[in-house]
Amino acid sequence: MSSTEQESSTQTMLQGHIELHNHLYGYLKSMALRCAVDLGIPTAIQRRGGAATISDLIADTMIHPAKLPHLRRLMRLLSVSGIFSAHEPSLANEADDSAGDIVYKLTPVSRLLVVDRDPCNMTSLVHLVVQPAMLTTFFSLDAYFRDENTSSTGLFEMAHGVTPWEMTKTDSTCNKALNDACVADSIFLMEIALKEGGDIFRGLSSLVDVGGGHGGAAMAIAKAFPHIKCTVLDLPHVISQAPTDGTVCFVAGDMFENIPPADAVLLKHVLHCWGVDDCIKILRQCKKAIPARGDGGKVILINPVVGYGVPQDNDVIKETQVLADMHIMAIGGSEREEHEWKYIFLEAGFSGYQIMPILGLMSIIEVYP
Ligand SMILES: C[S@@+](CC[C@H](N)C(=O)[O-])C[C@H]1O[C@@H](n2cnc3c(N)ncnc32)[C@H](O)[C@@H]1O
Repeated sequence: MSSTEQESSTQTMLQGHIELHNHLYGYLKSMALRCAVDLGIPTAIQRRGGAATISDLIADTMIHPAKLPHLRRLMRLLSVSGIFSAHEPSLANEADDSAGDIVYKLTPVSRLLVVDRDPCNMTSLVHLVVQPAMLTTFFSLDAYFRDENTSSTGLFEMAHGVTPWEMTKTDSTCNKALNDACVADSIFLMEIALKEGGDIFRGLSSLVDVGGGHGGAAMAIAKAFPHIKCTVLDLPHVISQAPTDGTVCFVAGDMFENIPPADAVLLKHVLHCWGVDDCIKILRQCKKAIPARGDGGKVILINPVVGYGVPQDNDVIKETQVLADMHIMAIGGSEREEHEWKYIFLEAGFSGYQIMPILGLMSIIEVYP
């Protein structure tokens, strides 16, 4: 294949990948809309004269202050979806405390969702918005925003009482569905990662894929670099169902307790499922498993870096990025910008890192001990 053909096929895949994810996470749009209505956000903005910052909304609604970062995500999603409009702060605000805060305004959509004090006001369509949530088995997102105790918990745990990983332990259908989905994602993404950034695996003689599920990523690396001894670490109920074709070695364990030694640790789509403190704990275990920087040791992350990669001026891309962020918030983690990753790496004792965008929202980050 010529380099132009190769480039255009990556572009086509990128477009497809982004649009598919936009559909996949589409359910979050109606959940977020219902949540904004239940929290009374359109009405709060109207009462502020049609413009409000996140701090204003925290003050005017029953949202717990600890939920401020989550409210930012919600408003970001609702703004790229056209429910509100987001405006950079004006210079006139610089003297007060809200300087630097984005100002949210009503749009023709959210104007229809303002409830005024007159119960007979027929211009509000707020009751229409109740419907999508009645048809889903999911709980009301607004309760999450009001409850301080769910700050370190994902929406999934709040709805089901267990984390996704605890649920896969007891529910074999869920375990199989998640493991199969991870293998499908790994086959797709590793083909691109190896094409765009395969050099990062050169020079390694061993690698451990931590939280590697059924080994989709490790098998792709072993195929491209047969001399690398690849090991997959995952929880016992995942490893017990893993295929055993001998290409990679499967080890049952807990990444918070011990990681088998190797030249490099791979973490694909793992750390964004966890909060900052847990990421630091996992990375400290990774550091113990690899040689020093001078001896070639490194951790390789494959996951989104918000604001990196694809040009940010396309509406579908922007929407998919915030939808992906909300999706991960539901699991209990978060998509992160570069400065958030940097903080985690330095806190975990690493000395540096390098980011390489590979496809759409996805990047490879090499982290050096
Ligand atoms: C989102 S999946 C990613 C799987 C794979 N890396 C991929 O990209 O397809 C997260 C994986 O982390 C595993 N996991 C969760 N907690 C773990 C723990 N404490 N120790 C090891 N693996 C864990 C899960 O079982 C799951 O396979």
